[in-house]
Amino acid sequence: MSLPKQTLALLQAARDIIKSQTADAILFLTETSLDWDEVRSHLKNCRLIVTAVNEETATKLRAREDLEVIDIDPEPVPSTERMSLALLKAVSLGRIQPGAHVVVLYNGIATTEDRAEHIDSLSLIHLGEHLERLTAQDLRKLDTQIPLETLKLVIDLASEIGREGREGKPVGVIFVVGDTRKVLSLSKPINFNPFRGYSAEERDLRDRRVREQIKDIAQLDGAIIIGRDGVAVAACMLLEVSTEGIVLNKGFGSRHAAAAAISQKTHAIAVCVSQSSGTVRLFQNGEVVLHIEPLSRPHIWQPFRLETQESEDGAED
Ligand SMILES: Nc1ncnc2c1ncn2[C@@H]1O[C@H](COP(=O)(O)OP(=O)(O)OP(=O)(O)O)[C@@H](O)[C@H]1O
Repeated sequence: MSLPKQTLALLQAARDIIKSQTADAILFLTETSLDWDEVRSHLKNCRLIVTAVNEETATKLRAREDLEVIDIDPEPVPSTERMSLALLKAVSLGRIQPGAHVVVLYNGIATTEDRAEHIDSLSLIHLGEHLERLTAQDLRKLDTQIPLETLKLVIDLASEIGREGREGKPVGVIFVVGDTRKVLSLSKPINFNPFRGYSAEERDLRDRRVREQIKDIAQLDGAIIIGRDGVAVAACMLLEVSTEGIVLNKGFGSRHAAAAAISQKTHAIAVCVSQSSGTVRLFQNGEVVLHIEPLSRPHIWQPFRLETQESEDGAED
């Protein structure tokens, strides 16, 4: 018997949770080499997803057919963040559903890279709630005058656009939120403004019907400008900002560069939906501050493979 006593106790608890049908899968975040035959013998018939940032461990794990391995970037982040990254990656790969319940086994005490510790914690994650909370937490960290409610509305709308597209086609768009006067002074219309002539109430993103209309407008060329109060101001706007000095990873084109640049030249936050991947990125001060994957985009495997290839080349953020 090579597994530590506490690991055995946690495996048993995980198995009981799965048996009671409270969870769909078990996710291991581990850096120590576990005896996987023994782990498996305690968790017969359970779906085991494993993630490891250490390449040597990951290679060994991949050799086993009874484990699903999720690769995450080898960044030294706290275990709770690593858990979120792994869950997001598993969802974006279509391995688990956004509404799934997952038992996560991990080491909850921060360890140094050279001293990996055994699993000591178990969390039961209700993914839907967890993903919601993640975005809200990240947004609260942003130092901005734009109300959280407005940002949340725009991000939810952007995520829906990234996920659903329109009439079967993927849609990309930039929302520029806040500092409207300055943003308008740095843009020019490339078409009629579809919001012109409508009252503030009829352009308010809090209204679901307005959000649905914006999904149509998002198909038109140019950026959509939203006030800090959540009222749409203009669409079909060309952002005329120099992208000089903007450093973006390879693979980003003019849309992302314009979003980064407007967020650098103004106090606005730019929310950019990528047409090719459906990914939503928030730019502030010229940099990506939040990254949201299109969690249940139909046929997600197709764009994701492209992104993976890019990231293997060091192209993605
Ligand atoms: N300065 C700008 N202002 C507003 N919209 C812009 C601007 N530059 C590009 N766009 C939009 O981006 C589109 C081109 O996107 P491009 O493929 O070059 O960018 P990208 O960053 O790779 O984004 P995606 O992932 O969506 O393809 C244009 O058709 C236009 O709608």
